[in-house]
Amino acid sequence: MHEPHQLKVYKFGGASVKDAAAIRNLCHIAREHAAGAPLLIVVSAMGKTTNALEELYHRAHSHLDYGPQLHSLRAFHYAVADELFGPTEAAADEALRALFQELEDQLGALEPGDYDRQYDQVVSFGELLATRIVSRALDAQWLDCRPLVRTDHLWREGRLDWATTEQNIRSAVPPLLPRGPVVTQGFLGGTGSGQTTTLGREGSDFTAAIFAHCLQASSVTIWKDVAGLLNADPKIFDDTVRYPEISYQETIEMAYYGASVIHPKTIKPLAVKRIPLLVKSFLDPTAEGTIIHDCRHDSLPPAFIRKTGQCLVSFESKDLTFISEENLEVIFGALAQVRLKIHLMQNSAISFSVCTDFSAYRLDRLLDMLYEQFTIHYNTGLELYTIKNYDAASIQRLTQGRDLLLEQRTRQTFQFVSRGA
Ligand SMILES: Nc1ncnc2c1ncn2[C@@H]1O[C@H](COP(=O)(O)OP(=O)(O)O)[C@@H](O)[C@H]1O
Ligand SMILES: N[C@@H](CC(=O)OP(=O)(O)O)C(=O)O
Repeated sequence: MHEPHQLKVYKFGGASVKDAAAIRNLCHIAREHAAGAPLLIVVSAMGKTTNALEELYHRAHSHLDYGPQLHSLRAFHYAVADELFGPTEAAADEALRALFQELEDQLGALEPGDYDRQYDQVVSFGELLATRIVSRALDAQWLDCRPLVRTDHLWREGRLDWATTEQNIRSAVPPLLPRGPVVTQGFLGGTGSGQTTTLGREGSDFTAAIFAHCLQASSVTIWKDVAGLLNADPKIFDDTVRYPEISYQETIEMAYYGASVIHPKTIKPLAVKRIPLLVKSFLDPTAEGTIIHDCRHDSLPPAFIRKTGQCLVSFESKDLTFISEENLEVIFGALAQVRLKIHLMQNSAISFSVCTDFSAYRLDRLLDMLYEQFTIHYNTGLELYTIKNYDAASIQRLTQGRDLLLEQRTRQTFQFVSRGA
């Protein structure tokens, strides 16, 4: 039997399984690059399937016609299966057929309200479908992660029960590994009563870290469409540079501030077990990429991060009383209750401002809870920029010509909120 510490965990996200050619490339990488080590592969939904499922769910829940959306989701998955296995084999694929039947049944049986719980039951099909197709293409074992990755009932953002998850994974996975690669779903979990949960959008990186942590893997590789971890998103910024190596600490901060290449929860489970995280390009798998591990840096080039869709909310006391700890307790309590996360905050004598993601629904609930106690103003359509390891030139480069609504700096980090371009 293989020693568990030789285990490699690979994570393939939406872009790396977006069509049949991408899945063939995944199979090639799994065969060539794992070098015979036991391999656990975590797979996300194909391409933009999660967005499509969100729309489908929203329509079904709102009693709108969702037939065309369901049809195109089915057609897309079957077209990929046709191309990989041939039309006859794809049409006869029991697992795919059963999943689409189950999805159709779920959509037909939606109940009013209970939005977040039912969201998880529907949106989770993206990963279930993708892993069925990938495991078949790779002739690998398909593993349902939901009975293993135990969460609470916080729908759409399930919180992990680490002790139970570790116990489950450690008993279920090692016996499978000697038989060949195992393919499982990212992003999904399950409650003790067997209901499906999701771990938060883009949470598949976190799933890879959960399995690696529980099994003391030798490394995790997340295969992306970029050359590694760069100092900025190349889709937004010019002249990006790749970090050949970077510490867990630097990476966790970049992810926290919004570098969408890695889900922020991914780093801690790996850091505590000193498991290196490799970010590599599925387009150029032999290229070096980035290794994230325990290391020190004398200096790093500034990293630029942009978060769009932000909203700045300011609370003012109505009677000129100072913003006190008691007031803050009320504001924080309400933000937590409506599940708005603070990305930046600042206070003055009688006013307190927070920058959060914009959600009309959550903001309305927040206003309802607090309008009697505070005068509340808000701006939407904003962007939050962060420069880590900034210098004067990088601040100049980013702030020039922008209308700054709020700015803040610490020794290492410069942040500002500005109106969207
Ligand atoms: N600092 C960064 N370094 C590299 N890529 C980044 C960075 N910040 C954002 N990105 C973006 O992350 C994308 C890859 O992440 P993502 O689309 O979530 O992959 P997947 O869906 O395969 O998990 C890249 O195409 C790039 O546009
Ligand atoms: N499919 C989920 C989970 C995920 O992590 O996806 P990706 O690895 O493609 O970012 C989402 O889109 O949110």
